[in-house]
Amino acid sequence: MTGDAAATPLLSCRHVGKSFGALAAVRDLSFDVGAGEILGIGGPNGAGKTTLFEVISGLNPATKGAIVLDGQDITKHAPEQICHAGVARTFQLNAGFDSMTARENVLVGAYFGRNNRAVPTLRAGRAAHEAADAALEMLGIADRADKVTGKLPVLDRKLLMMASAMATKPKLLLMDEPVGGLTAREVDRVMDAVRAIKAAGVTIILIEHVMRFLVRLSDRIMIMHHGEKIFEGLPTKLLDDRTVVDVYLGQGASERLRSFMESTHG
Ligand SMILES: Nc1ncnc2c1ncn2[C@@H]1O[C@H](COP(=O)(O)OP(=O)(O)OP(=O)(O)O)[C@@H](O)[C@H]1O
Repeated sequence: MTGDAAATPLLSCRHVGKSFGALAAVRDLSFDVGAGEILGIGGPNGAGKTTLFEVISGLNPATKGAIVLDGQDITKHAPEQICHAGVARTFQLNAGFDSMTARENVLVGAYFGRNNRAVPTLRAGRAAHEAADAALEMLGIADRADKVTGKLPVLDRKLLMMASAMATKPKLLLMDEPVGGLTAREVDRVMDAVRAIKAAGVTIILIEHVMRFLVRLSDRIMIMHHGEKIFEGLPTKLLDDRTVVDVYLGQGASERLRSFMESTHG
């Protein structure tokens, strides 16, 4: 899907705000994400992007507004309820259990990500094992499944985080700076992974500073600044927006991005 969010959006945020004491990290933010869409979010450091993910995923609930997923108001739900409702997330820094194998990490997502579980009876059944194996396969790391997570290279750890999220079988995947610190070739590898996730029918919101990644993958882009939306629209319109160029991209980055867009969009 390109252009506007679908008539009935998968995710709808209305007047969402999040304050930490006197600091309004997210202010009166409204936007929709259509099923199957990739919404890219950019903006300067401290703009409130990660806080928005904290709020949607319930780790740090909104102080204002409403968040509706597939018709269900999840604004005040606990993180595990939101995960069970179909929202999964990856983090800026590697999250995972270092001493466990890659497969065991993904199995945690498959086991706990769908339903409430009683920890004392922890025993992953066949469905969880199948979901874990399918996620490892989808992210192209099945051959590293028995490696200890803490010893995996940075790219594999990022793919593993994505596999753990996918093992929860989400409707919506939130990805926070998935290519930070990667080489250009590794960025291409993650792009392929994101395309595979989209092709599987998962809706995606991704935060990223690497503009090539953001512009290539996103159906629509939202730029935040001081907790507010300063742009929402097609990637090709980004450079026409004076405020975006002035407060976020700067002249040099804009020119580089323009020549990159001209070479990829005709
Ligand atoms: N738990 C918290 N307590 C207090 N202030 C916080 C908390 N989390 C974030 N903030 C503040 O909220 C603002 C937005 O931070 P946030 O991490 O959401 O920005 P960001 O756009 O994700 O930045 P970056 O691109 O650097 O990751 C910042 O001023 C930050 O210091």
